[in-house]
Amino acid sequence: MKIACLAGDGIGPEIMAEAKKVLAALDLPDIETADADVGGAAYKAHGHPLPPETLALCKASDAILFGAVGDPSCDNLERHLRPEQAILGLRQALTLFANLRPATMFPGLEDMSALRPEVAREIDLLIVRELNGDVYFGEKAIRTLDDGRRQGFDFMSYAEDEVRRIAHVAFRAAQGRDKRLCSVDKANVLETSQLWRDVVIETSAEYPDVELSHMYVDNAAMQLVRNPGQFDVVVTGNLFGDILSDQASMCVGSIGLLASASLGEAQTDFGTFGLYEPIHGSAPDIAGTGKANPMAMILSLAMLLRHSLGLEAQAQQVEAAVAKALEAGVKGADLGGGAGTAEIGDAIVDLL
Ligand SMILES: NC(=O)c1ccc[n+]([C@@H]2O[C@H](COP(=O)([O-])OP(=O)(O)OC[C@H]3O[C@@H](n4cnc5c(N)ncnc54)[C@H](O)[C@@H]3O)[C@@H](O)[C@H]2O)c1
Ligand SMILES: CC(C)[C@H](C(=O)O)[C@@H](O)C(=O)O
Ligand SMILES: [Mg+2]
Repeated sequence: MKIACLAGDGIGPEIMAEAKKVLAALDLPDIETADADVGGAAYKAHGHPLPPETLALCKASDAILFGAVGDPSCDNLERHLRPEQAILGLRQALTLFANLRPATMFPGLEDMSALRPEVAREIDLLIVRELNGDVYFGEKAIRTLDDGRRQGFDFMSYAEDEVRRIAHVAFRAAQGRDKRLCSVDKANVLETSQLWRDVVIETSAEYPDVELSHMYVDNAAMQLVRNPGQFDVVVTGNLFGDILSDQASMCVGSIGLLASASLGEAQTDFGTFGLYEPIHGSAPDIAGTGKANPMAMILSLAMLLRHSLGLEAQAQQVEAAVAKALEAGVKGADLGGGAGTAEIGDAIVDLL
């Protein structure tokens, strides 16, 4: 089995190195890794953030481990050449429409949550974020109107089949958890959201065992900090899911802890092809300082083992080692500790 490793920019290569240490420590037979350039690093080396050879490697692999992309020195490039287009391009080219972003409180981290410890302790939720549609992929431009004013626009849309397939993923995820699904939208204002809500309700007929509720996104943002324990699975669109998942990360202590899986429908013999990445970005403000927390990247590797390689036991082993490291006080600066990137990776390897 082949894992494509795309480290990317900023802290991407630093956290990827730690995930690779963990993978090596598992000593799995018949696993091969292959590296490729992506993001700003790929633009500088090949003139494109997602070079054809990188995409070809991803297509020829069983799973992709992805660090992060984003480089401030590329901010003035035309949009299609910017580093972020690489991750958007991969999600679209590989039809990775289902983005799973779990947020669970690790024991002993309650004091680092942005919430009161007794509130934070209740967090065990999964955000199912749609990843192939919404305002992200509609027509967009800055144009000049007849009267000379510049106008920016981004077309927001969802087709019913796009909503239906993510709703199925979310209902099935809820069936495997606490059987509660909250669909988050802005149906009081947006037609896109009205269709979303209608289709989620239609789909719910196939899942009578799952309790479905609906919430407007502004209320959901508030409820996430007021009483996050009320959520089991949250399903939402691309933009709302992006924002709510960063918010959820601070509820459990740090963005350096949240992993994600981006899945499609293509089945392999081993499981489901997917891309696995932390929810955070390239963190240019701390790149090169050795302060990045590699836990989100390592937990993304655990999700890869689970979803793409079917190695549930090894996935749990990695997750348990991360939890034990935290319990033992191995914490990066993001969690108020003094452990550096490599020190955290080494501690997790030792605990494995
Ligand atoms: N999937 C991705 O590759 C991805 C995701 C988000 C942002 N980005 C890109 O990353 C760049 C920076 O974006 P941003 O600053 O808005 O978001 P960011 O997530 O990179 O950083 C936000 C803040 O969190 C901190 N942080 C992030 N990850 C951390 C970690 N593992 N350990 C400790 N601290 C961590 C950073 O230091 C920063 O202060 C931009 O170019 C953005 O577009 C890429
Ligand atoms: C870098 C950006 C395109 C990306 C997104 O908005 O999806 C990021 O914020 C994420 O959460 O993965
Ligand atoms: Mg984001």
